[in-house]
Amino acid sequence: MKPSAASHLDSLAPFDVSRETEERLSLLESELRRWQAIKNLVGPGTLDHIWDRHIVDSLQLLDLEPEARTWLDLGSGAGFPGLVLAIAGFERGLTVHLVESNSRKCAFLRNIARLTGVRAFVHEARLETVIPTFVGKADVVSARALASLTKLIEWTEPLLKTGTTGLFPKGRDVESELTEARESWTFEAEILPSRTDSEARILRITSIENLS
Ligand SMILES: C[S@@+](CC[C@H](N)C(=O)[O-])C[C@H]1O[C@@H](n2cnc3c(N)ncnc32)[C@H](O)[C@@H]1O
Repeated sequence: MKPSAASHLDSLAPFDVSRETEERLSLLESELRRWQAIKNLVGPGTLDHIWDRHIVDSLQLLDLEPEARTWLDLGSGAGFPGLVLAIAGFERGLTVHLVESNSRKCAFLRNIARLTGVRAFVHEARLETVIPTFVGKADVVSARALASLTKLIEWTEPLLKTGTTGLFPKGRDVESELTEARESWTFEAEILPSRTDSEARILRITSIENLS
């Protein structure tokens, strides 16, 4: 089922997006539908809800870090949240680096980056090899649906310890994930509401230090 034009404009209404940004996001949607038929990039069950489940869910992160200029998104998949942020943040000067190990997903990401002309750079690699090259360079690191908070902090520790802010969309188990992570580190954690899912949360992690 293809949602009507009105429904995606309704989804975007709470956000201050320009006509150009809306057109680029619509291009992402239509290309995702086209590629999905042959490349299976996202869970098929989410296709009827691309705007809320993927695009707006990603877009909401942008205003949480309005000063960010360099953003690193890990395990970007079909571009959520990284590619949406590159599109929506383009006019405010944002550059987004997308790290993804799956080559067909990287081909899709490069295709959209080229078609939209935004500053989205695709790193076809395992994130473990890319993270060290961003120490001191990324304002924000994000990852959606990639791993537990403990694993995310383990991977991104060199960034979080040098001033990068971690922004991690999480589900209803956020408190138990925090409890587990606090066994290994001390850190500041803000638990922010999600605008697309009343049970989801967005974690903002800063000021991390090892416990031992
Ligand atoms: C569950 S998907 C989530 C995709 C996207 N972030 C989203 O929320 O729709 C996880 C993605 O991370 C990628 N991935 C998993 N481990 C990775 C690693 N070590 N380095 C780079 N990418 C990885 C997978 O290929 C997959 O596309």
